Amino acid sequence: MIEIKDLTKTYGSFTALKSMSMDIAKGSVFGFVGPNGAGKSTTMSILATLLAPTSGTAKVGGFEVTEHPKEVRKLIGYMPDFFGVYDQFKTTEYLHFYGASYGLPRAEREKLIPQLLELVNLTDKADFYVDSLSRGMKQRLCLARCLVHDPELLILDEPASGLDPRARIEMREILKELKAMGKTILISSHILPELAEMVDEIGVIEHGQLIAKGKVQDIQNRMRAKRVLHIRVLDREAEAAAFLQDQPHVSMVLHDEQGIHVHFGGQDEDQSNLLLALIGSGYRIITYSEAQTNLEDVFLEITKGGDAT
Ligand SMILES: Nc1ncnc2c1ncn2[C@@H]1O[C@H](COP(=O)(O)OP(=O)(O)OP(=O)(O)O)[C@@H](O)[C@H]1O
Repeated sequence: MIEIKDLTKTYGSFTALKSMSMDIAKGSVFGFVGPNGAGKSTTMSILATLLAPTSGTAKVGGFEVTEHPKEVRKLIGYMPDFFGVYDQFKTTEYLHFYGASYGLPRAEREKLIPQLLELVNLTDKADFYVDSLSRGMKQRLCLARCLVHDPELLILDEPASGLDPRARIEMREILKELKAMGKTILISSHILPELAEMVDEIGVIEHGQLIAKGKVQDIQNRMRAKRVLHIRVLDREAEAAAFLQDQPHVSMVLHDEQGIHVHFGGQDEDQSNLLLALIGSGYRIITYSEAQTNLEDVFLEITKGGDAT
């Protein structure tokens, strides 16, 4: 659905995207993550045909964005990270306005708009002024607006930003429904654990370059090559920590009031052998567990460079 090849974007002397390449399969939900200023919005604006790349190509549904912008626009629904909602409109009028802009006949809009409002849980706000809606509601209305022309691809730039936890969950549920409807979704976010539940793949961007891409599980597994073990023993804790330091695959041992934390580079079998070695040496184990890595850890580990702004 999306093919990006050697995409570069410069703003004056500043290079926001550096020869970035990335493909996204049709029907997949792709999470685009990276620190502030990494280049997510720039990439999304180029895909949405709103910004011209400096060099390289970006294709949506096989259409190159600069050569066939009209075809691309039919295929995409774009939700920018910052949007206005024409406050003087009522919710229904607002969607009529956008539907009409896409050339949908009134009869079709009359049928479609109640369905869209239901999808984004705004049926009871159909006759309210947009101005009176909460931020979360406005964000859902903006999502409904992206859907009026039934696009195949949704490009959503931080759709959950600024929402409270409940509104975020609502947004996530709607995105799940859209995924079930077969839409391809490119979504950027800083709220990584929430993305993990719904995305098929993630791409991590930093300083305008894609530095990791793959299935959430694969990237997490890659991280697990550097697992941290949490061990508590009944007694002789300092002695156990010294013992662990000399064991295979152990790179670092930290010892604090919560117990012993072992940075471990081995695989499952090695981890099991380490436990056997401890027990074999008479240490009485209370806890032997692997600290969970989640998307947040993955993100922090991969983007060690920090804020790109
Ligand atoms: N119009 C512009 N003129 C000059 N620099 C720009 C312009 N737009 C973006 N940039 C710069 O390009 C870089 C990438 O910005 P972009 O908005 O794509 O990042 P982002 O990953 O979406 O960040 P955020 O998470 O903060 O939205 C930033 O350093 C930004 O300051």
